[in-house]
Amino acid sequence: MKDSKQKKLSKKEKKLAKKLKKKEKKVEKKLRKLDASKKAKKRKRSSSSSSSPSSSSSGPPAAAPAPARGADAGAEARAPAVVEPSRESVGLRLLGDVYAVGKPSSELRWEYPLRDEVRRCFAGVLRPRLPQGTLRRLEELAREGAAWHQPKRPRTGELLPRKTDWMTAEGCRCAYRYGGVEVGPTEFPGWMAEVMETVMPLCGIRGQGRWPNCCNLNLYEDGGMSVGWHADDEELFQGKVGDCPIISFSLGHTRTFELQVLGAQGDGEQPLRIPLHSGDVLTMEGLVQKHYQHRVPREKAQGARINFTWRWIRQHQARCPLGRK
Ligand SMILES: O=C(O)CCC(=O)C(=O)O
Ligand SMILES: [Fe+2]
Repeated sequence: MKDSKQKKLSKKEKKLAKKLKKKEKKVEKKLRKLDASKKAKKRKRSSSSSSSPSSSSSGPPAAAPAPARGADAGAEARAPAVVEPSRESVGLRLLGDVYAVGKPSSELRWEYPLRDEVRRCFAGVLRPRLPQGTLRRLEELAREGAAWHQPKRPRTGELLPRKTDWMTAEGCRCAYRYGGVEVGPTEFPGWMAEVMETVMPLCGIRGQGRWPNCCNLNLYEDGGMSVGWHADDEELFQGKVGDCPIISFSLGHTRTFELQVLGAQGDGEQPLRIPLHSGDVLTMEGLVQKHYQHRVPREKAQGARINFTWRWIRQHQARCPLGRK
């Protein structure tokens, strides 16, 4: 008798909790909308009362040491405010948070120089200070082991200003097509596992079954080599329609990685600048490929830099055996 009463009560409680959660979500959504429109109005007012661009303090915190302008600051005033469903509502967990679970706070710390909750766009950086010997070994493996080549733009015959290789996990034959260039796949070589074993646990990704299934490699032989503004928004990764985690790892000479919100070009808005040193890990998470662009510009750098950009292929091409399954 007592048992069945309790059961009834807990059923009721569950129902009530569900209702409350639903209401909470509705209120949260309304608040986010209100906040976005308030911000937009405020910026409109401040930009019309002052001729110099405001150095807004409401943007995301800067990545040390370069000061970063808020990537979401100002953008709402220019473009209609974009409000994506919240991180909580879609269940997006940041890799830096997953990594930190169960770790003492004295451990390595992920920083998130881009936290654009409104657009659900995040960029994280971890500087794990790997031993010099490890860095040298991984750099040598990639330098010697990748099939570096410099693709040409088919329309102009112009060489891309970097060397590259495109690797996919066993069984995948997807090519990487961007800007009219097509790079055929090389299967992950044995040494790739060594690099991933070093980097993936730092992103909270344990077990090979969870590893990314492709990697774009870039070799910038000196500061004259670069990659221009772009988003990794190819169909393969489905980054325009859903959360798309991308993990990048740098080896060799320090270069600057820049991020800016789409539509910010040409209006004097400074991009977010993140220096990437040898051994640094950078992530782009959520909808960054939908709302932002990134680049590694030319700069006065002497030495070479190698970059690994890991992603998950979500939609295999028809030519790929995994796409026909
Ligand atoms: O070199 C980098 O850090 C960026 C590379 C990149 O954006 C890409 O491969 O899509
Ligand atoms: Fe990219």
